[in-house]
Amino acid sequence: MDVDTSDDEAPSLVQPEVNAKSTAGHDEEVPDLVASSGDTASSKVPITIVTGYLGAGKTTLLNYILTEQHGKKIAVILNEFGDSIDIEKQLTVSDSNSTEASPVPFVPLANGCICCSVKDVGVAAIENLMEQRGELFDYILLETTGLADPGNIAPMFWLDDGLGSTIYLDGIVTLVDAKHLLKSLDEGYGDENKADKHDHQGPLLTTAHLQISHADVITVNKTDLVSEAELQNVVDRIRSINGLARIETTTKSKVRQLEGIILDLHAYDEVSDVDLKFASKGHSHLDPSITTTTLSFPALSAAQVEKFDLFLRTILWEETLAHATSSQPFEIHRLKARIPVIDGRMLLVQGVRNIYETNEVRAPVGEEAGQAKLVLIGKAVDQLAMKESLLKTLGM
Ligand SMILES: Nc1nc2c(ncn2[C@@H]2O[C@H](COP(=O)(O)OP(=O)(O)OP(=O)(O)O)[C@@H](O)[C@H]2O)c(=O)[nH]1
Repeated sequence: MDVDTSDDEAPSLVQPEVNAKSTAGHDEEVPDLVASSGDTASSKVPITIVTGYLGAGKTTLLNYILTEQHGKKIAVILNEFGDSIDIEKQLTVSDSNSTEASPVPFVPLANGCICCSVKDVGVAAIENLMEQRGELFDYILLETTGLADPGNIAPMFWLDDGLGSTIYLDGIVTLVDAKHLLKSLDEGYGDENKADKHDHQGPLLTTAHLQISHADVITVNKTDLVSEAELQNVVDRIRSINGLARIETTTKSKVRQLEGIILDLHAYDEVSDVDLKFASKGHSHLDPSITTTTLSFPALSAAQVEKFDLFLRTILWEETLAHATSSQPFEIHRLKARIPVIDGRMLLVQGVRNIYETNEVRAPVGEEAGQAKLVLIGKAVDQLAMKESLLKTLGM
């Protein structure tokens, strides 16, 4: 990750707090699983990334959020191309403590995409914003360009170093256009869709795939433009790609509620049993490129905990399967797990691409260890081969 904070003064308003170890890449030390409470520092400012294909309704959603009463003072970062910046500068926020609408602290990031060329500029802008923080804001919304890949952006805010000590990633909200989504997913690298290219994508993956596979909430917008049957097809396709995300349907990006639906999701510091159970209900191949795969297995012994970590390192860093009789190339975009250990611990694992974080909590007293669940969202994940590799690595 290329977040470099070495030349900047450390923001003085917040206390860094390390809850867990984030790990990435091949060259770093083998991580220990770290004991922690898993709670998020209250002094950190949450950031919600709003992503979605061109014209899906991101700005409409931002305007909706900023005009609703939510008791928050929200700073907006816009990562837009071209002249739309001037229009979007007009955004204002109504602070529920005041009858006057006040200007939103605003950081434009023009002429590039935060996930690619302007990454360092983006980080610097956000650091500046944090230095001005004071009483100005207590929440950040980052609207990305329609072509951004959230898998590249999320780690900037999620890791425990640099920005991660002042900000925490609350969640990724992806808007999709109900009318055009299926076409966008099926276009791949078609000639008429040249703008949809990102150097770091593999074949057959569109930006729409990446924005859905990394999302915590997917808002299917523009429902007024489709029939109920068409809407259901869109929802089913999204669900088959990302079985972890919550799906909302909206017109004019008007969500039924902000709290817990768009804002304050805590998607990266909580791993809810309910969400994992939901993801395990379906494993379909409605989408040829990306699927959600859930593996269930017995609670681990203390000795198997390190082996489980080895399994994660192998699939995320080496992108291979140890001990599997058949293995095709695969890539994992998002990972969540709840792993009971028979000594009473519970491991909560979060992953985005090759970065993952393990928090350890105590299971509630008297609760049985139960089954472990690992949910993987990615390309060409072979459920049987993955499970074979996992069980053999664990010695089960
Ligand atoms: N019919 C219909 N139009 C909508 C809806 N939501 C937004 N729009 C319109 O769609 C257009 C694009 O909406 P924006 O909010 O600007 O979309 P965006 O994702 O920010 O677009 P980019 O910044 O270009 O990526 C605008 O003209 C909106 O008024 C909806 O639910 N139904």
